[in-house]
Amino acid sequence: METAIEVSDLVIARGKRRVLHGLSCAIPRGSITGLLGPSGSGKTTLMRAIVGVQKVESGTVTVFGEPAGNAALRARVGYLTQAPSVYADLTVRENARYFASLYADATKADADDAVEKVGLADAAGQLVSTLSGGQRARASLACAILGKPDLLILDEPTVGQDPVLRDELWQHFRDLCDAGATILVSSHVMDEAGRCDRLLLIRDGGLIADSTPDEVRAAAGTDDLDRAFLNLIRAQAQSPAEVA
Ligand SMILES: Nc1ncnc2c1ncn2[C@@H]1O[C@H](COP(=O)(O)OP(=O)(O)OP(=O)(O)O)[C@@H](O)[C@H]1O
Repeated sequence: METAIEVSDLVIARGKRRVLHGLSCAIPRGSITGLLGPSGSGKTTLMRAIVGVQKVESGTVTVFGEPAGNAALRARVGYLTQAPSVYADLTVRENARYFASLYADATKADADDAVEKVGLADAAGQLVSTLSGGQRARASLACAILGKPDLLILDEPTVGQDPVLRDELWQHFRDLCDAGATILVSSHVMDEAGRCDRLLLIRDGGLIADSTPDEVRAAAGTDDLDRAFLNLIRAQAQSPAEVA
């Protein structure tokens, strides 16, 4: 399968601390890859490096054959940050239309369509400052997807959403992927991990699994992904060299 993202020997320090320690992985095109790991393990840092907004100490990150952050990639990569990044003094619709105006190919209709896709059609005319936390996160998601990016980097996109909305959002991610997009999504929710094509599990800035959900279950000897990750993390903590 064609590779969308190639990460090679990536070393990153944040503040005085080294956060990623020579991490390497390849993310296939047209797939949903889940990025999992304990809080503080380096998921956001890796995503920032892929988007090209993170200072890198050594190693390389290539996206669609270009160095991460290259100007040629800007319209092709959508990034949903963990903290919603929309304007509080604009309505949901105004935010989406403003972000659409920054893309050469995105129209007002694309903006309105994205607002509907994230389940905010009824709140489209509402100021972002008056939205609930979950609604605000979805407004931010609408702005990340409206440019129909080839690569979507989603940092915990379903936090604060109810189960019905989470299911709808995941169906939408799958539709985007079926239409050719590559998606990298971080999550702490294991039923979401089971909906990914591949999983990357990082702990303390190193990769401890890079495989399919079924392979992760088989390697850990349990059908329960929650338990599987705990098993892998504990096995790695006991004998770091033996877990790939
Ligand atoms: N701006 C910063 N300055 C210094 N250290 C930072 C900064 N941002 C993050 N870190 C540290 O880098 C490490 C990795 O953080 P990162 O945000 O990548 O983790 P994460 O896996 O995304 O966590 P979470 O699941 O809680 O979002 C953590 O130890 C964090 O404290």
